[in-house]
Amino acid sequence: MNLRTKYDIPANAVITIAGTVGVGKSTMTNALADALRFRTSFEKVDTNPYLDKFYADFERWSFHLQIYFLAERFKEQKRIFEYGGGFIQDRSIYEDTGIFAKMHYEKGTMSPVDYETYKSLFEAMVMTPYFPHPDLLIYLEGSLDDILERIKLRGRPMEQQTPIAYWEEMHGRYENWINNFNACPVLRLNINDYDLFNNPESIEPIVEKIATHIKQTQLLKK
Ligand SMILES: Nc1ncnc2c1ncn2[C@@H]1O[C@H](COP(=O)(O)OP(=O)(O)O)[C@@H](O)[C@H]1O
Ligand SMILES: Nc1ncnc2c1ncn2[C@H]1C[C@H](O)[C@@H](COP(=O)(O)O)O1
Repeated sequence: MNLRTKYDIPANAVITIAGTVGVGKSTMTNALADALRFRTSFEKVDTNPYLDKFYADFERWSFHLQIYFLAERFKEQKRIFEYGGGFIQDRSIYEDTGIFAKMHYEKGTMSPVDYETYKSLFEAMVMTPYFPHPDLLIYLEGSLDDILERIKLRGRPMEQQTPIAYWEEMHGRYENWINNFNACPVLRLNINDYDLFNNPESIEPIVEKIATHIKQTQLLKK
C-alpha cells in the first residue's frame, strides 16, 4: 500500500536522513522511499575517487574529499529541485560542514586555510535563500556500541582499519550538532525503536510520525 496517500504526505516533500556512519541511513532511505513511492538520493561510496585515500591519510586528502562531497551533494540538490521534490535523501549537506569538515579542522587533519576556503564555498553555495531546506530531517540515533557493531557488520575495509576513537569522536559530535541544529524541522528516531530487517511493517509508525511532524510545521508556517 502507498503510505504516502494514506497519511497525506505531500508528493513534493523532501526528507533527509541524518546520522553517524553506520547508524542505518541507507537502509532507512530505501525503506521510506519504498513506502512513500519517493525517489532516492544516495551518496556515492563505491565510485568516490577520494574516500579510500582519505581513510589512509586524512591530512593529505580531507580537503579534496570535502570538495568532492560538496559538488556531489549540490548536483543531487539540483536533481531534486528539477524533479520538484518527492525524495528521500541519504545524509544531509549540513553534516558535511557541521560534522566532518569541522572535526577534521579541529583535530588538525584539515589546515585552517583549507577549512576557511571550504567554509566560504559552502556558505556561498548552501546558506542562501536559493537553496531550499528539506521539509524534514530525520535524525537516527543509537548507542556507540550498536553503531560500531553495524560498521563491523557492513565490513567496508577502509572503515574497519579506522581507529575506534574516530567513531567515538564522531558519535559525540553528532549529539552536540543535532541539539543545536535548526535549519529545518527534525524528527529523532532511536534505532532500538524499530527493526526494518525483522519487521518491515515497523516503517508504518515512522511514516505516521513524519506526517504529524510535517503537518505541525505547515500549521506553524501559516
Ligand atoms: N534496523 C537494522 N537492524 C540491524 N541492522 C541494520 C539495521 N539497519 C541497518 N543495519 C545494518 O547496519 C549497517 C549500516 O547500515 P547503513 O544503512 O548502510 O548505514 P549508513 O547508511 O547510516 O552508513 C548495514 O550492515 C546494515 O545492514
Ligand atoms: N563529508 C564527509 N567527510 C568525510 N567522510 C565522509 C563525508 N561524508 C561521508 N563520509 C564517509 C563516511 C563513510 O565512510 C562514507 C559513507 O557514509 P555513510 O554514513 O556510511 O553513508 O563516507
